[in-house]
Amino acid sequence: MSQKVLLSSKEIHIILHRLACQLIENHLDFKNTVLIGIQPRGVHLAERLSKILAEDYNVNDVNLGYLDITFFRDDFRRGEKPLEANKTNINFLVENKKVVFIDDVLYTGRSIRAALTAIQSFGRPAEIELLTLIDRRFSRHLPIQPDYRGRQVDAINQEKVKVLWKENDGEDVVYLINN
Ligand SMILES: O=P(O)(O)OC[C@H]1O[C@H](OP(=O)(O)OP(=O)(O)O)[C@H](O)[C@@H]1O
Ligand SMILES: O=c1cc[nH]c(=O)[nH]1
Repeated sequence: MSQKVLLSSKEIHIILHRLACQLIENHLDFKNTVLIGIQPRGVHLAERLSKILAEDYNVNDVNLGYLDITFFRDDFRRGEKPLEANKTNINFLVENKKVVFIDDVLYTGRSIRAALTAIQSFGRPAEIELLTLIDRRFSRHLPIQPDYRGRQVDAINQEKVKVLWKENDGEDVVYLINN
């Protein structure tokens, strides 16, 4: 196995601040906007952005929820292992709200396709946008693209992009892993 650093902690810090500013540019006071972190790993990114919005840009009380997509995936009956769902926690209405899905990596687009179905149980949003830290180029199976992207990355199929977060994994770093 070999691994290469795609983004260092310093680069991640800069990108997160840029993404927060882009969100502010489009959503101003976030009155009609809700942020939804896709479980499991989009949640760390969503929490980070929410913290940056509050602490560095004085945008407080932004609605932040977590959405589990396990049973909405098109391959959920195909695996050999029993599935373990994560927690969905959305304690506000999404009806008529501008929803921003937040995930760490966009690859085939199938997770976001599942999220589009899963969110329907919570109402009919006015619109849905997608923010992703890593956008893997040329790998989409579905017509899904990010509205906000941290970094576009070229990776071949056998490679995997892994995003690690300080609070969960001990450090902020993005690796390209070749097994
Ligand atoms: O665009 P997609 O192809 O759906 O891939 C993106 C998803 O993959 C990762 O999750 P996870 O590690 O749970 O999924 P994986 O096992 O498919 O890599 C990542 O956190 C995204 O949610
Ligand atoms: O490279 C990839 C592809 C899917 N999911 C990831 O987390 N990384």
